Amino acid sequence: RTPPPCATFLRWSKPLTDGTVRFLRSPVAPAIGLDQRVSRFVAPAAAEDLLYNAGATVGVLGGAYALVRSFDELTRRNILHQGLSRKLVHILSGLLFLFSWPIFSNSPKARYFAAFVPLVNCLRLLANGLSLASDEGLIKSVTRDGDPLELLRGPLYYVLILTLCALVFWRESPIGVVSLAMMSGGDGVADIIGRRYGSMKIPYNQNKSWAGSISMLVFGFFVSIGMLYYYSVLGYIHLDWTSTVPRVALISFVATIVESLPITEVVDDNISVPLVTMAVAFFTFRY
Ligand SMILES: C/C(=C\COP(=O)(O)O)CCC[C@H](C)CCC[C@H](C)CCCC(C)C
Ligand SMILES: Nc1ccn([C@@H]2O[C@H](COP(=O)(O)OP(=O)(O)O)[C@@H](O)[C@H]2O)c(=O)n1
Repeated sequence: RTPPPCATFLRWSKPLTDGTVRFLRSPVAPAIGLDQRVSRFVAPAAAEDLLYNAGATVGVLGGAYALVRSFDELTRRNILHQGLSRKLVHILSGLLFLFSWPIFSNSPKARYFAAFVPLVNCLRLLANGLSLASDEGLIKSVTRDGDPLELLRGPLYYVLILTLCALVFWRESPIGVVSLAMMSGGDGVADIIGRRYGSMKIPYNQNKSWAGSISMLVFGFFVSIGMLYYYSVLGYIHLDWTSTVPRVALISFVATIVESLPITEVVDDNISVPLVTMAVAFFTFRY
């Protein structure tokens, strides 16, 4: 009645990939001694992986909801100005989402569970932006002046980019990591610093300032390096730092230039900054 040793190992090893599960259920497995008793344990391992990732999704969804509610409360109590609150949500949402990716399992399907979080928030933004729902906390903490329609622009593009990076790049590529670091960390800080200290405007764009752009460049660079180091230490990304640092510097510089351009009326920063970062990162990292 005791499972064969390999089944025990299989049951408790890292969640099995679909390929492993298919192989163990194929006619080949019994032929090499992996008898049907193993399949009884293989199924739970796959089911465990599903349950594990579903739990991680619920946890990150809860974190997203708590983040927005917390800043809504801080705004309601006049502890934070609405504009600053929104920008802090902008900065923290993307960085904490990036930070949460290693929570999910090593299964090839894990990225879909992670992408489900920004997707749910995309639906939340659509429902509230189209006035099909009315989450005052969400509207107050994510818009500039409480207009629900604003949810359908910057915030919606933002969560769509989060979804795209999770699905397309995930943990194994520096492209998604740097793109989200520049969109959330870099662009978010540019607004905060620029509004407060941006008296010296950029010659070709009177709505943007040297202080805002320089802060985006510096903060975006260091957040990108920090996030790449986080993923490198966890073993997801292997980088040669002597070439990575100048590459990230170039990517940050180009993203900052694009963010400073007077094109906000044509394309939102939450689209232009990450897409340009993805393109430059693709060519510089040759992924
Ligand atoms: C305020 C936001 C964007 C506005 O951009 P801009 O117009 O100022 O340029 C961000 C909107 C965030 C969204 C409502 C919530 C996203 C949560 C995220 C998908 C998951 C976070 C998980 C983590 C564990 C908190
Ligand atoms: N490079 C930058 C970016 C923003 N800012 C300041 O931040 C405000 C909002 O910037 P933005 O239009 O990029 O705001 P979002 O679209 O990121 O919400 C600008 O009107 C400027 O006052 C800046 O001074 N320099």
